[in-house]
Amino acid sequence: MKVFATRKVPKITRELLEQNQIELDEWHENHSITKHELMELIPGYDGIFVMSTQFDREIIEFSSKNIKALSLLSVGFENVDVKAATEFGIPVSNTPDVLSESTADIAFLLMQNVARKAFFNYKRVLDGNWKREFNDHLGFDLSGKTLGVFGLGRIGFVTAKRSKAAFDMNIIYHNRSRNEEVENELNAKYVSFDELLAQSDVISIHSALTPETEMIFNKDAFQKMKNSAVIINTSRGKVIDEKALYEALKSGKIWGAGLDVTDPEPMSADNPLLALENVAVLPHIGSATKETRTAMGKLAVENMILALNGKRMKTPVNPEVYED
Ligand SMILES: NC(=O)C1=CN([C@@H]2O[C@H](COP(=O)(O)OP(=O)(O)OC[C@H]3O[C@@H](n4cnc5c(N)ncnc54)[C@H](OP(=O)(O)O)[C@@H]3O)[C@@H](O)[C@H]2O)C=CC1
Ligand SMILES: O=CC(=O)O
Repeated sequence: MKVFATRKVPKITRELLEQNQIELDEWHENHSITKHELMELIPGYDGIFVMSTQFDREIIEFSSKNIKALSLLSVGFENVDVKAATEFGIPVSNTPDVLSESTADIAFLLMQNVARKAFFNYKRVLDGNWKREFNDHLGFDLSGKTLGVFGLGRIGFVTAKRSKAAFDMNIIYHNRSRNEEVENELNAKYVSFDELLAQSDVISIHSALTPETEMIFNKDAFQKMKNSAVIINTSRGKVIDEKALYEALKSGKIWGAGLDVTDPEPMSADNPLLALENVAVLPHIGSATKETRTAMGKLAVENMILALNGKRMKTPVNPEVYED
C-alpha cells in the first residue's frame, strides 16, 4: 500500500504508517500542490492525506479508480466535495475533538489581545514609541461582558467555557438548532442571529464554512452590532466579508477584530486591516501545538489504516458511504 500527503505529516503519522508497512510520499515543494500536479500523482497511490487541498468533483471522480480513502488533517472539510466522494464510494474522514482545546485557546487569546490592544501596544514597544499615557490606547474589560458564539459546537463550547470560567462572561449563542445540554452547562441563552449581533460585546465565530455561512458577517451584519463590539474569527476567512469588516472598523461601526483565518490565506502583508489599531491577525494557527498536531496525525493515520483495510474509519464525515 502507498499513500500520499499533500503537505508534510506529523512524525507520528510517518511512524504508524511504517509500522503497518504502508509507504508514504509527501509533497515537499514550496508551493501548494496544484490540481494538475495532484491529478498526475493520484494514480500511484491507494490513499491521500488531505491538508487544505481542494478536492472537487473532477478530482474525486478521477481518484475513485484507485483511491480508497481521503483522510483529512483538519476538522473543517469544506475543501472536499463530500457528496461526490460518497457518490464515488470514497470514505472521507476529519479530525474532530482532538483540536478543540487548542483552537479555543486561540479564540480566547485573540479576544484578550484585541480587548487590550496587545499586538498594537507590543508594536509601540518595538517602534521605540513607549510613552506613559493615561488616557490613550485604552482597552476594555472582558469581565462580565456578553460573549456571542456563532456556531456553538465542539470548539465554540470550549471557547464559551473558558470565557465563562475566566471572565464570568454571559454566554449567548446562535446555531441552526438549540442545544439544551450546552445551555444548561454554560447557562447559555439561545438567540436569533440578529439578537446575537445586537447583544454581543464579543462575537466569536465557530461555525463551519457552508453556503449558508459564507459572508454571513457582511455590511448588514456589522450595522446591527454594537459600536463597542469585537469580532473574533477562528473558523474560516470566507465567513466574513473582509472589505465590509475593514469599513466597519475604519468608520467606528465596530470596535475591533481578531482573525486566525482570512480570505485569502496567507493575508497579504499590505492588507489595510493590518494597519488598524484594533486588529490582531494570526496565520491560521488554531490547532498548531505539538500535542494537538500529534493527536491529529494519529487520528488521521488510524482512519487511513482502517480504510485501507476495508474497515470503517473512526471519524468519517460521510458515514453514509458505508451503507449498502
Ligand atoms: N483556526 C483553526 O486553525 C481551526 C479552525 N477550525 C474551524 O472551526 C470550525 C468548527 O469546528 P468544530 O467546532 O469542531 O465544528 P462543530 O461541527 O462541532 O461546530 C460547528 C457549529 O456550527 C453550527 N452551525 C453550522 N451551520 C450553521 C449556521 N448556518 N448558522 C449557525 N450555526 C451553524 C453547528 O450547529 P447547528 O448544526 O445546530 O447549526 C455547530 O454547532 C471548523 O469547521 C473549521 O472551519 C477548526 C479547527 C482549527
Ligand atoms: O483549520 C483547521 C481545521 O482543522 O479545520
